[in-house]
Amino acid sequence: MTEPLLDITALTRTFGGGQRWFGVDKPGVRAVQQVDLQVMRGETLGIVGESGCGKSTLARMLVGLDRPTDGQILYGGEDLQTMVKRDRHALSRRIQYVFQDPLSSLNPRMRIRDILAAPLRHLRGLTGQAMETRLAELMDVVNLRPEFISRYPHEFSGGQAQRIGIARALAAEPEVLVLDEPVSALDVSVQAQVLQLLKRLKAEFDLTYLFISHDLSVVETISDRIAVMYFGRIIEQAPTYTLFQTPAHHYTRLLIASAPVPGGPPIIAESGDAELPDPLAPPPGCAFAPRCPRASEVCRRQLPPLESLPRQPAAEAPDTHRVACLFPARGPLTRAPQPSTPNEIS
Ligand SMILES: Nc1ncnc2c1ncn2[C@@H]1O[C@H](COP(=O)(O)OP(=O)(O)OP(=O)(O)O)[C@@H](O)[C@H]1O
Repeated sequence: MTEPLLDITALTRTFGGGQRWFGVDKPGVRAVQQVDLQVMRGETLGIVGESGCGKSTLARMLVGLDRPTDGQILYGGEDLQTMVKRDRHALSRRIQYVFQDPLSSLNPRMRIRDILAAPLRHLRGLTGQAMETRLAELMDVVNLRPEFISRYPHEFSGGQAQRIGIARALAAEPEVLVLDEPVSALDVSVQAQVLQLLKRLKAEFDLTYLFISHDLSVVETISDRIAVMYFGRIIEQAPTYTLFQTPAHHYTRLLIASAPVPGGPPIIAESGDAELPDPLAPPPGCAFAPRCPRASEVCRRQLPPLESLPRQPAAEAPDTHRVACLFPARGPLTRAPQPSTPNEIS
């Protein structure tokens, strides 16, 4: 088996907590809990889940913008926190972050030339003609006209601004792009263009993508494998085709049944109890149990580990289908033409 480029073990991030309130420990928000994940070189791993499930917190830790409370991220076998401390620029040359909101992620007072020149200068040491050549290449590679380089961000549409954000990330010549909801702020037709561009760039520059979105249909379009997050944990992961054909977690089945239309509405789970558990007081068992049509008493008490499905022969392979459910569903799911009701979950 080839070594993973990113190897994430028991990654946990808790916000706040630690202090004592009236003699008792103040609880923290458990944004990411015990996440194990491997990202293989050259793949696109999609991470999907509804708002607040911890996707951005996970993404920020992967690019060194946030520190784990516990657990480890190995990048090419090296501890990412050690890399951050030793040389943040070295890490930035390898992993880049693409933000959700393209316009607000670009400095409104800087021309595009300066926005792109900053990483070329600081991360690649370019000046003079080499800088000019690279600036022109970057504009070309994301299909922006050369004269746009003198404009300010507010002079661009959302799709154009996101292409600038992608060009800025590519300026560092990274191996990995962590794309945090990169098309969520865009119209559906523009989303398709940006997704096409990302696919082309990945092939052209041999990139590895971590693609984060709440929109299952977008993640399906671009990912080789998908990890589904719920309440800070990975609850299922599988190759894209397998996940859509035979989703095993009842939450994943609900997501797929509720989001049948590519580019359709965002994922809104529609089971009886639509509330996520209180992040300050997570339940001892499966966090989805209160919403799950198949939950039994044991699910509310016992936390299900993320385990390979028995039918997988090579349990340790990265493309193994894994699920965190004591009573996983079996068999294919028929995708409904309309958003589902709880009764349609099989
Ligand atoms: N800096 C912070 N301080 C306190 N709590 C935080 C902080 N950042 C995130 N959280 C909490 O951690 C949990 C996960 O947030 P996160 O932004 O990672 O989720 P998400 O899946 O990316 O959601 P969204 O798509 O809405 O951004 C939420 O309960 C959130 O309120």
